[in-house]
Amino acid sequence: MPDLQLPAPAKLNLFLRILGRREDGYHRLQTLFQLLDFGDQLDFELRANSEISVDAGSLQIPLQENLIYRAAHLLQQRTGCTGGAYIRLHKNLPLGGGIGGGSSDAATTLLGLNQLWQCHLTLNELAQLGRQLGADVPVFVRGRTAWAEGIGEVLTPVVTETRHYLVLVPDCQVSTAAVFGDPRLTRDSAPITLAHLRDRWLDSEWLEEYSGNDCQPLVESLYPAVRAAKDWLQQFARAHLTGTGACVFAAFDSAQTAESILAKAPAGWRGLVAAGVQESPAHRQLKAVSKITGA
Ligand SMILES: C[C@@](CO)(OP(=O)(O)O)[C@H](O)COP(=O)(O)OP(=O)(O)OC[C@H]1O[C@@H](n2ccc(N)nc2=O)[C@H](O)[C@@H]1O
Ligand SMILES: Nc1ncnc2c1ncn2[C@@H]1O[C@H](COP(=O)(O)OP(=O)(O)O)[C@@H](O)[C@H]1O
Repeated sequence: MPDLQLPAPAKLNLFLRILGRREDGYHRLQTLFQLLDFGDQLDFELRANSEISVDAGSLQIPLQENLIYRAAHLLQQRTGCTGGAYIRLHKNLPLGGGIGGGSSDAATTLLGLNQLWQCHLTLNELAQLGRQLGADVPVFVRGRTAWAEGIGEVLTPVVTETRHYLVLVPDCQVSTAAVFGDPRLTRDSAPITLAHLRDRWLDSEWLEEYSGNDCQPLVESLYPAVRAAKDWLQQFARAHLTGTGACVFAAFDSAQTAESILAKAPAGWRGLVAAGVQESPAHRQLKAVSKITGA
């Protein structure tokens, strides 16, 4: 029996605007991270020594490159903690899908080991640590559906309408670095503001107006499978790319509607249905076993 079991939820980028590029090559974004109630699962077991080992199941990644291992190692280095752990990954999320599987695994590792090793880092400190592993890690550490700026790490929690998302998983992996490095990417969207939305639900009407993903035209032109998935889903509802892809999604009022459309997808296509949530399932689970420290 593991000492701790935690989910690592997926995210969608309900929209993604690219405002420009920084000198270090990173892009300035405005995006809305919607957390989902579906994801990977991580089991943690404490070790008597300081060794970190990861059983990544079918995921074929060298240990030193696995974001789970890297997160655990970083936490050890940052805190001087001498604890060790055996971590088992149950992978449900597709790789290179733009739904943040690797980043969420890293965040769940930081949250879980901070608890098990009793490091007592605050969420702010863990988010800063997570930023070293990837621009998407902080939102999973903070664990709230959020409006994001900067390179994706300046986060403001927002409340979204509860929707059920049908996410299609095209049969290709998209490299985030390759998309952001492509000279054809559009990088000049005008900034928008969330100020007028304070104290209001971020409703579908608002999202319709601002939805869209600046990576979508480029990714569709590079990956015909992404375009095919988007065109098919578009018959039923407005469909968008999440992150740099490859997944595309559309929102529905009920899980049954989303499931019934998924059932009509062409043979061999993969997809999933998940509900949007305001709080990360990892945080909910962690709160059930202890109190998360910090703001
Ligand atoms: C685009 C987004 C949107 O949510 O999602 P994904 O499609 O990867 O899920 C993210 O910002 C991705 O975050 P993440 O996958 O953690 O990125 P990182 O590992 O930090 O960076 C991968 C590469 O993407 C580029 N990158 C990433 C984020 C950003 N704001 N500007 C960039 O230019 C950098 O060239 C970097 O080398
Ligand atoms: N634990 C992990 N889970 C998934 N991908 C990982 C993990 N550790 C490292 N990676 C690497 O990160 C890459 C992108 O990860 P992933 O989070 O699945 O994509 P995206 O950011 O597009 O959602 C993968 O192709 C893989 O090489």
